Amino acid sequence: MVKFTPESIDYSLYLVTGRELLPPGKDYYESLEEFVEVARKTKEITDKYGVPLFINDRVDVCLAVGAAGLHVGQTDMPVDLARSLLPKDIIIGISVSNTKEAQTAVDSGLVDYVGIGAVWWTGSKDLKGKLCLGVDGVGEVLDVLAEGQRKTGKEIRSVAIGGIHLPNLPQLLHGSPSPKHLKGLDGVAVISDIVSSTDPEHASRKLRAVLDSYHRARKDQAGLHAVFGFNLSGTPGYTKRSEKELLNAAAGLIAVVRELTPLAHQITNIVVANDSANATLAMGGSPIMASAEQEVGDLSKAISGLLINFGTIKDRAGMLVAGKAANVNKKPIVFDPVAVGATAFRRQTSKGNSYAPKPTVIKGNAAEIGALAESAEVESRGVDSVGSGFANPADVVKTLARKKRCVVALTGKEDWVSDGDTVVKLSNGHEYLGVITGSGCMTGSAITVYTGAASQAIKQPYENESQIVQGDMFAATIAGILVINVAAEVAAERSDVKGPNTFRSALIDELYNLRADTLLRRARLEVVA
Ligand SMILES: Cc1ncc(COP(=O)(O)OP(=O)(O)O)c(N)n1
Ligand SMILES: Cc1nc(C(=O)O)sc1CCOP(=O)(O)O
Repeated sequence: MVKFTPESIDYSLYLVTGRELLPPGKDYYESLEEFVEVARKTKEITDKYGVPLFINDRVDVCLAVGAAGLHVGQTDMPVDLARSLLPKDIIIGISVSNTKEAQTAVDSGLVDYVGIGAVWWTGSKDLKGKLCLGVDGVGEVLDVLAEGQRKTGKEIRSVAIGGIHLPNLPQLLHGSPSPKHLKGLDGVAVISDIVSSTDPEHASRKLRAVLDSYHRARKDQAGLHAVFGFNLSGTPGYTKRSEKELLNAAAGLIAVVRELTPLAHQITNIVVANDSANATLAMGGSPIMASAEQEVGDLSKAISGLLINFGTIKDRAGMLVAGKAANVNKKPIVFDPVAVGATAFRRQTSKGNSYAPKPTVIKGNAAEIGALAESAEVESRGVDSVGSGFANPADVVKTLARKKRCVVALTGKEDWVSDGDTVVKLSNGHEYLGVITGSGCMTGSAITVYTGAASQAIKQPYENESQIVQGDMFAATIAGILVINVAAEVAAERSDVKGPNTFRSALIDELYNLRADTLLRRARLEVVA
């Protein structure tokens, strides 16, 4: 019999049995009604394969079968009592669904691991109206554990649970590392993805492959590169780039876009759809503006990138289906959270307790970025931001990029872009951009075209199966902003431009004419952090 210690347990794939979820034709010792009998039989099998067995809730059963550990919930036997009844070497885990419960687990000093959930909605457990944590919520719990370890020296391991399936596993693994300490999950616990499968071995192997590649990447590539799940610098590992290097990488993508004609799927608003589609074509991309939930999933394999623009937010179901499919198919997602702070509906949709898509880039004005960053520093009026903006925009974008584990672009008179480490300030553009409707939305389209092209340009297979997307997403975001702003400057200088309306037409022309050397000559890019 294998002897397990808290340190020796491999938590990466934790199966929680669920007899009621077995598909037709499969049984789990249905003739054995007693929990202890089921546990005994299970223990014979887990021993054979060197897998630790944990018993849920029942200290007596745990003792009777000599299980490796006990798992308790918040309303089950208190951990101190369970600990006093069990031998010293029994591993104890507890379910936590918020930071307060995680803090209590840390403070007890008696817990070896926590089950963090529910991450997303699940049909396997009655969540009793409780809100799901989402990937951000898991990250907050992980920071409590990391802080506890920093203070006490005791490591509490962690597995997430609830609604976890193969397609959303990469987004959970890469989306949840804690914002402050970058602590990642040790593993995931699943019921239905394995138990309800007609081929549980195949289902387990698929999960295992993603988990193994994620853990390998975290071990091999320190820092944000492995945490975000996409290549920040365009090279393996993470290296900070100079202004010149970033600018060259961004300008180099102009030719890539023209060569690849990336298919930019845009679920955007009725106000700007026509201009965004024309701007996309002028840049060298190909627009598709489908939004019906019945068809957007089918498009996903063919597209280069996806834009989700909250604008008039009629197509919430389409956004969720398209976003989910883009994550599964590893396509970059640009999220433009138009007026996200303005209504509860928009705020809630952006949080998405039940499986919100993980964006690759978030692009917004000061009010929108402020709402996502939960900052009260900037006010909004409808879709616009009012006031003088953030006192320290560089810090805001960097912090939000780390929190959301994606590139963040704050657009305005000056634009600020961060990948969670480097922060770039861009100072191109023209005041006419502020007096035509949809220039910000067009920037979202441009970022979609450029991230799509950057991702499509990578021909080699994924370095690892858990990666969210390939390609240089930071440079592509910078490129998308620069092409709009530099084309706007060139357009505004034309003698035939007399005001907003002639500017709007000239902008499309100059997007069409824009060349890399113009961008390199005119771009005002400063690395500020
Ligand atoms: C890792 C892990 N999480 C949860 C459970 C059991 O869950 P359940 O008994 O349904 O819920 P709680 O009472 O713990 O909230 C488990 N066995 N392992
Ligand atoms: C057993 C359990 N505990 C949860 C918690 O939130 O503590 S969620 C859950 C069910 C997990 O099943 P599935 O993998 O099928 O979603």
